[in-house]
Amino acid sequence: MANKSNTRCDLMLFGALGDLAQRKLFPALYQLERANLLADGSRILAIARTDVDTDAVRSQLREKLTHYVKPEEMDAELADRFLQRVDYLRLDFSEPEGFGALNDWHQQGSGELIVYMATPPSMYGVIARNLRAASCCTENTRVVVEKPIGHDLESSRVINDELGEVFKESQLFRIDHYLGKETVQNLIALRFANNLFASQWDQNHISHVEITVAESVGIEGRWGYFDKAGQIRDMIQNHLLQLLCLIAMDPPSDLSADSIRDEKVKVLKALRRVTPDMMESHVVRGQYTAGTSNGKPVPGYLEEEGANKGSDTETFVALKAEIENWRWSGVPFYIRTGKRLPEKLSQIIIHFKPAPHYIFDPDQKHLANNKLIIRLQPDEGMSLKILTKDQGLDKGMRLRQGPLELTFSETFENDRIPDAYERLLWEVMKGNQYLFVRRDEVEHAWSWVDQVIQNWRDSGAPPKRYAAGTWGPVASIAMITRDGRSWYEDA
Ligand SMILES: NC(=O)C1=CN([C@@H]2O[C@H](COP(=O)(O)OP(=O)(O)OC[C@H]3O[C@@H](n4cnc5c(N)ncnc54)[C@H](OP(=O)(O)O)[C@@H]3O)[C@@H](O)[C@H]2O)C=CC1
Ligand SMILES: O=C1O[C@H](COP(=O)(O)O)[C@@H](O)[C@H](O)[C@H]1O
Repeated sequence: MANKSNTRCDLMLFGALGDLAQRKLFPALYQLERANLLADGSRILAIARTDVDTDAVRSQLREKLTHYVKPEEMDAELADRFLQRVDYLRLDFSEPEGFGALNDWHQQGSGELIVYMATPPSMYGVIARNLRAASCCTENTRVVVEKPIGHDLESSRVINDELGEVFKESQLFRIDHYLGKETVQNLIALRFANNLFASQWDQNHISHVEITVAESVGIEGRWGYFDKAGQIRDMIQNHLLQLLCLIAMDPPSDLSADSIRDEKVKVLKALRRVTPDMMESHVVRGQYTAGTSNGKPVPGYLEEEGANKGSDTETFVALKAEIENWRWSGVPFYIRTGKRLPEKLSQIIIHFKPAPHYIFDPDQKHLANNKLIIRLQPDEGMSLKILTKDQGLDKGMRLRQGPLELTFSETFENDRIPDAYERLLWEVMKGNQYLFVRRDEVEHAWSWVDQVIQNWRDSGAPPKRYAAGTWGPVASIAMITRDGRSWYEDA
């Protein structure tokens, strides 16, 4: 493939020995190398506080790449070429005097500077100030920061203010890695490139929407981080609300970053606030106990490594969200996400309303809703459930439901689906912000989530327990059943 990037980049990666960098960022950068998208002369400065040298870091990275890159995509020679771009600098991010070395490194190259903060968010402001003091940045420097930005609205404002003192909004690339998933971007193509759906996308035609992001994994050694966050901050405040926005937003006038973000913000502003009296009917909070995962016994949340036995942090949330505008009035969005559920599955189901006048067998009326199932992961694709006549002389006009199916791996079998971080890093290199989250989006999302958390706190109710390997507390099933509906299960 031709080298499509003319832009030489100097990437400073803070937190380079951390979990995210090793598991996601370096493998993604390796894939950009493999796709010939890293311009000659582009360099990576891995920065962390462990006392090791560049050779040791390169060999550690080689090992990690072998682990995290699929064997058929791993090429030892290519990995060596990629690792030649990597230097290591030992630095405590809170010590300004060390930042001069960063400037020296950057002066030796000629690439556009990208700063990636794969660190706890509490470090973002410190790093930004130290970079400024060492004159490392210009107004062309791009800065990537990870989610979650803060712990609540107030702390996110502090972090955003600190970043804003040093960088302009146009320099900031706030990651929500779900926006980098091909299938998530496909929501934009599905909705705005197919007029067939555009004309059906409102409360006149849709009865309700389901969004499920289920994980089979537990806490994976991240107890220290996760216990302070919980599933609502870790997943709902960012990934799930972003998915909701992409489904619910009005058509943007173009694909520019601000056109899309403006529409998403309107959705966040229109979300109905969850008041204390709505908690019982609209929110379920759960925590897993011991159970099974992939047929093997697994411990409960409170027995995980490093656990505080008294924690009432939630590992599951189900919510009924309502959007107060003309398009979505009366259309609930049921969303659920949890750890240690039976499988890894992210999907969105659009339930269409039945035809206004039903003329078929009354016993089959329950079938008469078309459904669009959008599978984000795994088995990426879409399935539109439509009704047809059951075939055969003896069947009369009996109906049956069948799929119009698009499975990406079958229909477009030669396409490789890139990991979200490959796409996001590539967009940062091109300076395109449309897959990144603007400050006001983050703040509106926090504002909505904060009132749910405050209601939890005020009620003092502990999370409902569910056994690992099940679909969450029974209360989450009751929540949707009360509305005469059920979570979608593919038969
Ligand atoms: N891991 C994941 O899957 C995801 C992570 N994120 C976000 O990405 C960011 C990084 O997460 P993750 O990689 O898991 O975190 P880790 O704790 O694994 O990594 C953070 C890194 O930053 C380093 N660090 C922290 N403080 C300093 C300091 N003062 N000076 C020098 N180095 C420092 C740590 O060094 P040391 O090891 O020496 O402490 C560590 O290498 C977080 O904001 C997280 O919320 C977002 C989505 C998913
Ligand atoms: O941001 C996060 O996302 C992962 C789930 O991401 P996925 O791409 O594997 O669906 C989640 O496990 C993690 O807790 C959270 O911080």
